[in-house]
Amino acid sequence: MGIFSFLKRQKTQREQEPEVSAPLEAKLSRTRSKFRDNLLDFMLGNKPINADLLEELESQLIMADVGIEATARVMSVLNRQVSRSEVGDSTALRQALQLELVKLLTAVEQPLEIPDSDSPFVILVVGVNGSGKTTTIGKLAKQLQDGGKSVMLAAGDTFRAAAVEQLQTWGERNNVPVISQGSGADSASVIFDAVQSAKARGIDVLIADTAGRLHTQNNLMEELQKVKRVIGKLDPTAPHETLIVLDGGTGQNALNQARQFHETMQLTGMVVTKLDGTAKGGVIFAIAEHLGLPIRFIGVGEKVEDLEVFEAERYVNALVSGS
Ligand SMILES: Nc1nc2c(ncn2[C@@H]2O[C@H](COP(=O)(O)OP(=O)(O)OP(=O)(O)O)[C@@H](O)[C@H]2O)c(=O)[nH]1
Repeated sequence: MGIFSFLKRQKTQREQEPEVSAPLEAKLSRTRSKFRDNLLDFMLGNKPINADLLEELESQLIMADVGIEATARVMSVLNRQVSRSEVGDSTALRQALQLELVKLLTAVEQPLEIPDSDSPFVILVVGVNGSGKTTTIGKLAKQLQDGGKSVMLAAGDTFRAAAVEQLQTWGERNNVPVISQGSGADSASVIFDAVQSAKARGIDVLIADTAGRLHTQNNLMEELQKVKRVIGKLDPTAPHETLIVLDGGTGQNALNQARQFHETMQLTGMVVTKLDGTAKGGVIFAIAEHLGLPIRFIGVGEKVEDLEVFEAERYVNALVSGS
């Protein structure tokens, strides 16, 4: 069983216990209310479907940050179903909508698989400052450790002294080794050291933090490319995952950031954080439509367990289902 299938199972078991943290519906309450109050309530009560209703649905999807293209894709399917009389009233339309939203996200639902191997699985974590990178690294490391993997961290955000300290403090508290050379060091050199050390110590997973800001955007992209090249010298198959952390609360900006990083770094996965504190969780649909990159996890709070393996159906249900 893959590590994240294991984590999913652990989570299901936790959910059956009474004192568990709030369900996803509650954590996504802001986005949920945007979807439900604005988007779905007008469809309640078996209203007949007419052009006005479809138009209203379309503009509500856009207002819920689903994005123009993803909205267009969903609406074209719904319009077709209505014109073929496959969907007859607003209740059926609501169900059809839910199904289309799930389809959109299922395309990017692909949990991170970490194979058993002799050499460390290297996860390079990128993203702008404040997106939740360090917090996500901490949560991920702890979950992996709880799942039986040995983990090491590389403090590659050498541009910001506080980032190195934050990672070190976290590592000490959680018994996870952190490789660092202090602030101002060469990020690629720190991460190179860390990969060597992880290999030597037989570590299963190395998670490398990187800078989210340098003097210029070009500098940042050049540094990140250098980091990638240097890792490849020690293991041509590494990094095995280049993961971008995006702050879901920044809506459309998150999408633009992902595009920029993807161009230079050929991302292999995404984490969308802070979906608990925002009404813009609909942006996940736009991200899925535009980038087509796997969403590995979502961040829905500050606790370790608030990093969840992304599941399309669960996410959509949390936004639209129930009374
Ligand atoms: N509510 C909520 N807060 C989060 C989540 N993820 C991160 N945060 C908070 O967001 C803030 C920024 O997170 P960091 O992990 O420090 O962000 P970073 O990208 O590493 O940014 P720097 O540390 O500035 O490089 C912190 O206060 C975190 O606790 C989340 O999923 N939900």
